[in-house]
Amino acid sequence: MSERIAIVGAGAVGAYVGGYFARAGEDVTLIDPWPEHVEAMRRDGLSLSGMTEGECFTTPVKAMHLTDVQSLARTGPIDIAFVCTKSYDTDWATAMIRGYLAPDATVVSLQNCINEETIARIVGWGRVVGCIAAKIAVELTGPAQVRRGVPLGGNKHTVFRVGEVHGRITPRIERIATMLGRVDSAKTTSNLWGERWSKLCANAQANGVSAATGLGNNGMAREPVTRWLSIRLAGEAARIGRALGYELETINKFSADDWIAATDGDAAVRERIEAEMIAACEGRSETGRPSMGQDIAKGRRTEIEMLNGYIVERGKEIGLAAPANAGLTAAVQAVERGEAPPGLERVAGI
Ligand SMILES: NC(=O)C1=CN([C@@H]2O[C@H](COP(=O)(O)OP(=O)(O)OC[C@H]3O[C@@H](n4cnc5c(N)ncnc54)[C@H](OP(=O)(O)O)[C@@H]3O)[C@@H](O)[C@H]2O)C=CC1
Ligand SMILES: CC(C)(CO)C(=O)C(=O)O
Repeated sequence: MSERIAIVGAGAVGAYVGGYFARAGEDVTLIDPWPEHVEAMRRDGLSLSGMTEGECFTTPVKAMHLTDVQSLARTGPIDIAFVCTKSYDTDWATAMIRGYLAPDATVVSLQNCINEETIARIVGWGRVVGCIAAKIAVELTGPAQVRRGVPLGGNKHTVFRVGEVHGRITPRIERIATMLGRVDSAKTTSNLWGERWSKLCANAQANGVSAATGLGNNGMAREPVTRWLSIRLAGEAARIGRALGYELETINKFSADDWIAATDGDAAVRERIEAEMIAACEGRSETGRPSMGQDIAKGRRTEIEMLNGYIVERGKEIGLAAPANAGLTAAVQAVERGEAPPGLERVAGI
């Protein structure tokens, strides 16, 4: 019998992955608090779209309102729960599903930021697995509608990186990588923490900038002010991650050393990075924006504290300042509180 899978938080990432799982015949239940979204998924199925025709399909899915989660007690325990909520919802979402987990269940953090410890506090370290989703760029555009704004990673770029907190490659992460391989390219990693911090650097350089300015991925790449800010955000984050002892992976095609050198004034490296940022616009949706840009556009809370704010806090612990990350955190918070509208002016002085 196949494992019973729960997607806890069927937003952009959860519904995208859950839709592919359902189409592949996995026994998957998508759990979400948005009533219209759940009703639409039940009634019409889930519609996914992407950059090519093959990525556009509608599939029937099992969708569950948050208020129906108690019914899982009747239908049998969950073997794999993917937590796909925003970081600030991690603890209560994990606590909610805990009571319905099989004794040897796995809880996968399929999120940005670093939430494994929060999940472990609730279900125990032995049940926790982390999964990075790199360059997936999906958006819940309406009830039961998810759009992907970047091409599939395929054999050019590995999107899903699944790892154990202890770094060993185990059958359960191999199984999870196989499942995710039906969505897009996936691999196991022995370097979960390094992957996590590297993804934090990648998100730190784009998500908050989009939230503060209102620009999408291509807008940020074409604007000199945001290009330079993005470099410094990544450079500070990479320097702190390195000092904390993480083994950093490639961050948006460049090494941690490159991001740090460009931040420190190496003009040649900076020029190479900026050229690559501009080239990356090719083949990408003009409307695509990071999840935090989507949050501001929808008037929702952002993950800024757990992203750029977290980098600032971890830097303080070891005596490294992160002024660009601190400035951006403040700018996004001002926009989030409605004190100022998004615009280039929010970040021009950082
Ligand atoms: N979008 C993207 O391209 C990418 C996002 N990520 C990361 O993935 C995570 C999810 O992001 P994303 O999918 O964009 O966010 P969304 O806001 O689209 O989805 C999160 C969903 O979780 C729901 N939710 C909140 N609390 C609970 C709960 N207790 N139980 C069940 N569902 C709950 C939310 O409902 P409600 O809206 O009602 O609060 C929402 O539908 C974030 O950490 C993000 O940074 C990573 C890679 C790419
Ligand atoms: C930058 C991106 C799209 C990478 O998948 C992401 O992680 C996000 O939007 O939060």
